Amino acid sequence: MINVGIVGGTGYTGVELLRLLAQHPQVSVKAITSRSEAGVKVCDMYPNLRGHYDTLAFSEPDAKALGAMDAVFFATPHGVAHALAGELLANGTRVIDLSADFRLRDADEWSRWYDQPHGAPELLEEAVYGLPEMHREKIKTARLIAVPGCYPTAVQLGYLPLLEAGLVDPSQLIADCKSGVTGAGRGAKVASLLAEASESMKAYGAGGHRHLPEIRQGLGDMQPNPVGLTFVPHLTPMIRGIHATLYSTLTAEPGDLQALFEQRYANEPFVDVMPAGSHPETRSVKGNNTCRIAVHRPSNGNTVVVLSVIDNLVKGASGQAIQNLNLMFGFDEHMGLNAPALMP
Ligand SMILES: NC(=O)C1=CN([C@@H]2O[C@H](COP(=O)(O)OP(=O)(O)OC[C@H]3O[C@@H](n4cnc5c(N)ncnc54)[C@H](OP(=O)(O)O)[C@@H]3O)[C@@H](O)[C@H]2O)C=CC1
Ligand SMILES: CC(=O)N[C@@H](CCC(=O)OP(=O)(O)O)C(=O)O
Repeated sequence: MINVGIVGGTGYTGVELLRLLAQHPQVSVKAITSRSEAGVKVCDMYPNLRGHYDTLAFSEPDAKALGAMDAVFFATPHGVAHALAGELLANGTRVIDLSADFRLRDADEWSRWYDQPHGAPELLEEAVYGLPEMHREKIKTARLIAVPGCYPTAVQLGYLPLLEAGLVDPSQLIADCKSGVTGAGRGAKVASLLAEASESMKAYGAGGHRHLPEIRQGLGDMQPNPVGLTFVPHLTPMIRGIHATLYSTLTAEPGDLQALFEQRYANEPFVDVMPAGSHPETRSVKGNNTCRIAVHRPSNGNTVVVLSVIDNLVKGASGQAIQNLNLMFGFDEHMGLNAPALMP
């Protein structure tokens, strides 16, 4: 049994960590922070957790208390983990950061996209990008994990088999992605209001979104050539879910694409390649850590279309964070992640 802490427990990813960890047989949540709700019991704020965390209460972030944990999750806005991660690591506490603080290897690039100086460039070298389907062995021995973003998870898993096999042109990739509104976090924003976000849909960040450099870096790690990616996210009227429609151009006769995807993911516990001709639905992964994928080659032409869906709060954040924890501590990779999706 290990003791863990969560910094940023009142946000959507924080409460999703609590929900999933309630079913984890090897984890006890001993500390959870919120500056605005300090003193409030977790189950008073989130009644779905009554009966699971009846005494746990939010407290102010305290490096000493967090440093007594075996692992700490950061479910906080960008920049917060920069300030605390070094001290925790020095205490022997492992850090799993759900924010973007350690995702980009280049501190200057991070500063440009996140409009602030990088607060811990000295830790970048040891940070491991927590996409198990790419970096499982490194994750097992890591002390500091950068959990991938929600869009980056769906996009990278969709392109991975094609790029690794060298079958498509990496300079001409197009990722057309849709997100539910919880992707924007729990903080009050006009764009997330019911009257703004429901019965309507819009693109945003078409000129450049923060996930672009992260996805480009990940796709670059899958093959040797420069990546040219057009990434356009959209806000859709659903609560959870990411749907990525991924286009690429074949450079060689690919053989059986369905078999390629099935073989690449045959041993991956959280990637489900659907039968040929399928169209995965976001609701089929709601509350669940699976990425469901389908591959199409319309009219047997030169374009491959991959459809990739995840729950932004699970495989796109908290579930993937727990998958990383399981690997780091030698637990079964499924622990805490066994419940099937809610459908409908
Ligand atoms: N929502 C999603 O689908 C995904 C989110 N992420 C990332 O995960 C992180 C958390 O996201 P989400 O749960 O949506 O965010 P929220 O905005 O919903 O929650 C943020 C949490 O962080 C706490 N917090 C804010 N500022 C600070 C601070 N300076 N120091 C300590 N705690 C702070 C808040 O509590 P309080 O202010 O009371 O302390 C709150 O509990 C973000 O970096 C986000 O980009 C990643 C993938 C997907
Ligand atoms: C719908 C929506 O607003 N989504 C957010 C996703 C951001 C997010 O989750 O940020 P990180 O993954 O980088 O931590 C956005 O586009 O900014």
